[in-house]
Amino acid sequence: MNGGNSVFFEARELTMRFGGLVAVNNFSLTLKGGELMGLIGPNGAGKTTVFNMITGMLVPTSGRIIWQDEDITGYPPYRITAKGIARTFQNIRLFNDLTVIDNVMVSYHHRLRSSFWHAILGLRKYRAEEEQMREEAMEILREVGLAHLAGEKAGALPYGQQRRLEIARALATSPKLLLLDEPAAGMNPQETMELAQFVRKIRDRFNLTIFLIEHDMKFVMGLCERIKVLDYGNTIAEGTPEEIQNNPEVIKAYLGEPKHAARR
Ligand SMILES: Nc1ncnc2c1ncn2[C@@H]1O[C@H](COP(=O)(O)OP(=O)(O)OP(=O)(O)O)[C@@H](O)[C@H]1O
Repeated sequence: MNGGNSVFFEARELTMRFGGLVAVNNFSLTLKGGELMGLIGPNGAGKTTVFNMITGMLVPTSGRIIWQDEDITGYPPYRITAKGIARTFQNIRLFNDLTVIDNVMVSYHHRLRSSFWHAILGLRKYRAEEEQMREEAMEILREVGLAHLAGEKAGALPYGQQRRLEIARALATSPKLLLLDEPAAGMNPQETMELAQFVRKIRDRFNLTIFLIEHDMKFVMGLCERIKVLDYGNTIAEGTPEEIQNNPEVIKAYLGEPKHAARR
């Protein structure tokens, strides 16, 4: 997929300070095309801050982010989305009063070539573009198993399906790298198991590289090929699920010390 020495994704020594707090310290990560990578760590370890830096919501205090051989550090979020990096959020962010399909179509608005006036006047060109987008949105909904709910209000969907819809919206931006922030949060064991299958399926179907944050250890260990562990902003381990589960530093961070236990 990646020829020669080209960089698919690389975070080089990212540090994020908030005043006196070092939320993330020297975070480095290399991703290969098609990989499924996990990021874990106790509450407040800096996981979401890593996502916020990668997606341009925060500009790192130091360090670089390289995406397909381009230095994208400091790019605004919309530019990073346009480059092919999409994300979902820890808290679901849907337009509850819009239909399922309209929630997906919102992701396409930046692609509309027709002008505002075309839209107002309902000109044919605009209608044709909109029709095409609707068809594409429907295709994505079919892929994620929500096509039969296209006309329902997003807010009326059960929780697990709202999470799927969030992922569908991210897919509508045609990403190559998808970041999922706690996709299994709030799900029951059955939904979580289905989500793991679903994440694998979309990775293959859309040729994605996936980087995800998750607290559900069973989910992460069963799904991810490699895992990185943060604690107080520092990377304490990286490896396969088996290596991580047997790593003494990780066991200490999660279970060992009372100061950590209090943070969970
Ligand atoms: N915008 C901000 N301003 C100041 N401090 C922040 C900001 N964002 C995060 N922090 C702090 O940085 C640290 C890391 O937070 P972050 O949300 O990245 O952790 P996390 O690992 O995602 O935690 P959780 O698992 O609870 O979501 C925390 O101490 C948090 O309070």
